[in-house]
Amino acid sequence: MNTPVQKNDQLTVHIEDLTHDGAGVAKVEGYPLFIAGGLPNETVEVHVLKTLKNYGFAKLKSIVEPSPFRVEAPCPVFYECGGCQLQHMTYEGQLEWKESMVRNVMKRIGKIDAPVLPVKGMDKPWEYRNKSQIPFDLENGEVIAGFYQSKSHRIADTNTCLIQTDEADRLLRAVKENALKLDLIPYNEETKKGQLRHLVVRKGRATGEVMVVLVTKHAKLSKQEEIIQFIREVEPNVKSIVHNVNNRNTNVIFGNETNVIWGRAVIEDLIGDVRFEISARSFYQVNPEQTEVLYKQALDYAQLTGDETVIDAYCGIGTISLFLAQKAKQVLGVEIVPQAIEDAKRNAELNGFTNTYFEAGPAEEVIPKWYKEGKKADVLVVDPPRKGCDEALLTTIIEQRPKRVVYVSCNPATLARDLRILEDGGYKTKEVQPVDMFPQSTHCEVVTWLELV
Ligand SMILES: C[S@@+](CC[C@H](N)C(=O)[O-])C[C@H]1O[C@@H](n2cnc3c(N)ncnc32)[C@H](O)[C@@H]1O
Repeated sequence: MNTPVQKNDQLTVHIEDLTHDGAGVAKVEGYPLFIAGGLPNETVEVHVLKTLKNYGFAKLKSIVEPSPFRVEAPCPVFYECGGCQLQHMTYEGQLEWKESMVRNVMKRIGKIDAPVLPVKGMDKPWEYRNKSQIPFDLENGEVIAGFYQSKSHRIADTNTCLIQTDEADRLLRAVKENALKLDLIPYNEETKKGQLRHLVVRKGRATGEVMVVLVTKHAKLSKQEEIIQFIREVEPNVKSIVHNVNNRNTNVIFGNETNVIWGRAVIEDLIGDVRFEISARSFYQVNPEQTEVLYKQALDYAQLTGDETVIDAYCGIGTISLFLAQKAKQVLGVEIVPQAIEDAKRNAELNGFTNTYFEAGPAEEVIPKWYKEGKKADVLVVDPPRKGCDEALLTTIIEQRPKRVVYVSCNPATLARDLRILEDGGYKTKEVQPVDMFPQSTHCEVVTWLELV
């Protein structure tokens, strides 16, 4: 193959950027080399491992000139575990990289010239996750637990995770030490033998309430009463213990059978002044502190006076909808998962909102139907999954012309693509605000404000 570098070459290169997996990217005569562990603005010596037609991979041998943002990763399993990608960079460096990544994507993919503001980060970018899903396994007869290694289902065994809560860490250690005594033999994905698949810990940040979910292969927990007693002793703030049964050969964590074995079926949390009930299976943003920052920004961009009808497309359990309902005349939420819509209705009721309406179905079908029924939005908020908005929904927005669109996105690339379509259809992007929902990782959430021209 005619590439500028060959397998086993030893080179000194300058790293320019990071991939979405957190690997450094250096270019040799325009040919990208991906270097795990390398940071932008570093000069490094590498050993070329593999070359493909358009890019190659190299191993970091030594750092000649380190990045000013390089630090020792504080987590002992950082280089094994696939959970975090950026712990070897200061938080300031992470925020700077995320801002430039969003700016580049906006320019390159969307040809969007709106200002990209500095990323809104956290004061303390650790212990922020309110949900831990911990897989278990047996290795040489020993119980191991932690998180999966990058692109694999091998567990990086650990006793602590620096982005999870203390409660999750304590339960991880206690269940690991006592799993065999409690007849919770870890399940092995290859042999399909064993019982305990995952320990899931959720915490309401504002209320301190904890939920523990045990996901097992078999429906019977032979020592159920002992397990309940044990969990309550380890975690006094536990309000709900749930047993989920998953006997399928699958990567999906939860199975279909969910039983509350002690306490309540839900825990509660607050985002701003809005109260939410969270059940074992509900989707809920994992960084509640930054969720508030994100939603406040979305609310600011919506510029509501109290007279507006707002549509919240891809509304999940209605978290953004209820935030908006505090300032709007009416909010209509649409979401494809019927269970989430049930949660949204219950949460609206719990907070005493009478100006909300929720409907289950694909946003791209329900919103055109609403327009035909005379339900038109003054302001439209969208918060789609990573793949971005359905094209039919973008066409509907362009045809129906709400005066303002607020686009919340967890994928800057699909966001930039969709902004281009909306700009070509008569909108102007006014401002782009990244919010760091996932410190120590390469992910970045973005809120965008568009006005009809
Ligand atoms: C990024 S989440 C946003 C959830 C919510 N806005 C929040 O902040 O909690 C995207 C949501 O879109 C939903 N979804 C996916 N495809 C959809 C579609 N075609 N129509 C409506 N909702 C959809 C997913 O089920 C998920 O709840």
